[in-house]
Amino acid sequence: MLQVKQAKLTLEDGTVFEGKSFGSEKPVAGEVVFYTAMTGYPESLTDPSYTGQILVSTYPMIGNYGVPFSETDEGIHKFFESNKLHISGLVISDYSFKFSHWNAEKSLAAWLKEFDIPGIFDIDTRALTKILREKGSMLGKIEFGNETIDFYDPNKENLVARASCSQREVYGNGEHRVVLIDCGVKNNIIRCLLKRGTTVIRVPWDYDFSTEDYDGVFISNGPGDPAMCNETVRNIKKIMDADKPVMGICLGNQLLARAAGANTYKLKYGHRSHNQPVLLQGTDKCYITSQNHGYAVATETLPDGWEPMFTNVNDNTNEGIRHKTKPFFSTQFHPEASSGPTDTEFLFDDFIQNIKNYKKSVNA
Ligand SMILES: NC(=O)CC[C@H](N)C(=O)O
Repeated sequence: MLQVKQAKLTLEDGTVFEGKSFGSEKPVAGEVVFYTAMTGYPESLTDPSYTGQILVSTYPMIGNYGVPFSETDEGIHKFFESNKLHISGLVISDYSFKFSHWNAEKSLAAWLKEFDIPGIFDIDTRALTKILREKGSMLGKIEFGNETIDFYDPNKENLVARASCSQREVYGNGEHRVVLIDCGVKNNIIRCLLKRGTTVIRVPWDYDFSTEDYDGVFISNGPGDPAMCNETVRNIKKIMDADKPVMGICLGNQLLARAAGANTYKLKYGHRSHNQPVLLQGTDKCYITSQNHGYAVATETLPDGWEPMFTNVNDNTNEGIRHKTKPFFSTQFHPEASSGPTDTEFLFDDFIQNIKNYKKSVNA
């Protein structure tokens, strides 16, 4: 019989869940959030936007398809969204000690241990999620034995500075030069840009890119409160007088909105799943999207010249914005998905088309 150590999850409101450990036995504290996707834990765990968060999976069986081997293409991991695990801890119901998949190299437990991340299973994740839905995301901690630690609020820190790259790096050799502001970018954004004939100039979150030679700007996803990224907002503002195309995703949507002069706010428990319906403004087209965010743009604060582009059909929150005359747009959801539905990947084509139009206009 396999021996597993006891572990416990304590929420800020005093609720305690007793479970069993399957990862590292390091106590951690962070913000407890839940996600309802049925697949995609290798992608989610490596998504830098989860920095500082203890992730609860509502899908009960986790670990059954293991963890992919590490293979790169053009310097980018093929199966992961970044080079490491970003979550602070993982909370699940059933852990599959047996795993099987064509590209599985190791178990989820071994992977968590490798990156010193705790995992706790045998938790009633339905009961836990109900608490988080009713009271909102809250702080929590995972502890082992008698050792105790304090609660910690990651949203009071600039997590983007932790998740961003430390220096400028160039990928690909395509005809369209795109500055990618890396606030904790997911690899599939880079993959989606590279397969559309771009040279991607990836720069740190606070890098002044106004002197770069570029045709368009891409603002990535990233962790934490968008109000913490004033340097990025300042740099985006600087280039908004020009007509070079801009696209943003998730944190990128929030930062573009803040650069435009709008506000952002914290949602009660956020959207983290693969089945979020969004309506394209001015149409009756609804797309099913992949999402991972805890903050949103306050639509009513969008200044003149801007309009909402997408709206969440479940709760009417903002899911994207666009400028009425300039080629600037962004989405709160993830058109690059990975994992999740790829229905909105066409938005990358729209961005490239905006770049082509811009180039034609300056060469005319
Ligand atoms: N995936 C993201 O870019 C998340 C953006 C932001 N950190 C939020 O939670 O809302």
